[in-house]
Amino acid sequence: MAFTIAIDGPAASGKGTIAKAVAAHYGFAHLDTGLLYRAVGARTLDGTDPVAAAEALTARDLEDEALLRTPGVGQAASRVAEIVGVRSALLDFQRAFSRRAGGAVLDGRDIGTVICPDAEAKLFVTASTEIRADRRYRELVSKGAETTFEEVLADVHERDERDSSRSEAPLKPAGDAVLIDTSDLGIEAAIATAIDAIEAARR
Ligand SMILES: Nc1ncnc2c1ncn2[C@@H]1O[C@H](COP(=O)(O)OP(=O)(O)OP(=O)(O)O)[C@@H](O)[C@H]1O
Ligand SMILES: Nc1ccn([C@@H]2O[C@H](COP(=O)(O)O)[C@@H](O)[C@H]2O)c(=O)n1
Repeated sequence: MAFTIAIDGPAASGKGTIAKAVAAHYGFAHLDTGLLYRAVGARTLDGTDPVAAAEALTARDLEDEALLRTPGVGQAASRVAEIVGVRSALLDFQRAFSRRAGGAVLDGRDIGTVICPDAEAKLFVTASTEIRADRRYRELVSKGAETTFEEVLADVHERDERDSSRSEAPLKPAGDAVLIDTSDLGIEAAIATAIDAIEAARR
């Protein structure tokens, strides 16, 4: 039977880490929906029209994760994500994924509110802006990026502002989502808290 877990939250809150672990725990498929917007954003960097890029998106566009995870592409993703035509071009794929018979975990910004409003379990993962920026800064430096904490903080802050204030599918918790603040939780504790919340929803 299909069981859908929707995980939303701001940039670098740890939702992807939790989503991956939860999917492995239950043997469900996982979709990082941010990667779709990043792939569209990356394609627009050469001047390609965002809606045309979203309509033509294929699995190959998702392959170069090193490029897609850069802050520049993250900003481009957040800009194309404001466009209604981009969001509607990506909607059917995400909904079809969420209905996989074996169960599915999707993480993003509008999964619990727009993509899967009937998801069996909904989580909204957050942490303070400084902690999120610090985690992302350490991640980028560990991959060899040359950046500063201040740059990463500004990037996270700008994306959060744009994602929360757009008129179409803004970042916000679904009314029935369980809020998980990971500011004072390590990765294992955050995953265990998420699984406890999902178990409660399964009962
Ligand atoms: N609870 C935690 N404690 C410490 N570090 C964490 C925690 N959760 C995630 N991290 C680390 O923080 C960074 C961001 O986590 P992750 O990629 O899961 O966030 P995200 O919300 O999916 O980000 P994005 O929206 O940008 O895709 C990663 O380096 C991850 O290993
Ligand atoms: N469901 C979603 C997922 C993502 N976005 C936009 O994409 C940007 C990048 O997402 P990450 O999860 O990889 O950080 C993000 O800043 C959003 O603008 C979205 O709108 N909806």
